[in-house]
Amino acid sequence: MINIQSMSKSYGHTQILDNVTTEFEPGCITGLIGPSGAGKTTLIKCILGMESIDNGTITIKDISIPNREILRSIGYMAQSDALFEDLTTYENMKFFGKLYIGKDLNLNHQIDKALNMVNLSDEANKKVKDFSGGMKRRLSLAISFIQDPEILILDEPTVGIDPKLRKSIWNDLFDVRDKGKTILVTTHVLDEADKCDKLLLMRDGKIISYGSPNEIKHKFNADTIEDVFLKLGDDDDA
Ligand SMILES: Nc1ncnc2c1ncn2[C@@H]1O[C@H](COP(=O)(O)OP(=O)(O)OP(=O)(O)O)[C@@H](O)[C@H]1O
Repeated sequence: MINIQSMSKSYGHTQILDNVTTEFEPGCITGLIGPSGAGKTTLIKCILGMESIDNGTITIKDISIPNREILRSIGYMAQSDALFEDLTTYENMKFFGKLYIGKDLNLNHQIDKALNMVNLSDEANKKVKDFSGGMKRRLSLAISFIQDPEILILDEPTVGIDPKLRKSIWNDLFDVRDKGKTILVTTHVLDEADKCDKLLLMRDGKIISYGSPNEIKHKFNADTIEDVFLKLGDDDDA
């Protein structure tokens, strides 16, 4: 679904991504994990075509990125919320829905479905400026679901979300995955990393390891992903 070959990216003279080659498959939740500054968000922005790349290729469904049509098949939740504070939940959803939803889907039905998923249906008429941080994250997540996209890219989606809702969001992600969607998620919550089907470990702009959580733990001789993460800080490449 998403294919990256020998891709590099610099900001000025600083190399941020170094010869990244990887693939993301449908029906799979891939977790991007690695220390702060490893290049996870930059990789996501390159996949979305928000940042240009210096070398290599990125294709989605065999189409080179950037491509405007392909963007419609991606639901994206950024690390910081980009919401209209003076509008209500419903009005925000309607604005983004009109941008992303094709004629084949019913806007109100999609809004109801997405708000229900993040437990915000009762807050549909509340203005975003009166929201807590967690509520804003949930609304951003609902917006990423709105057009029922083939690909979901979520940058730290559960920051500020309480454990009960976090569990329910992960169950929703499993459902979406089981419908054959491709999901990419960055997280620093390491028990969430264990819920992913595959993990892509990054450090200093390079891919250090790729595999299921158990394969990665085995490779690093670690009992938990947290141990893997700590070892990432001081081990040589595994
Ligand atoms: N627009 C930019 N201009 C210059 N440097 C940037 C820019 N965006 C990111 N960087 C640098 O690129 C590096 C990777 O940043 P990135 O946000 O991709 O890391 P990350 O792995 O997502 O980190 P975190 O886990 O903290 O979100 C960092 O050193 C950061 O300072």
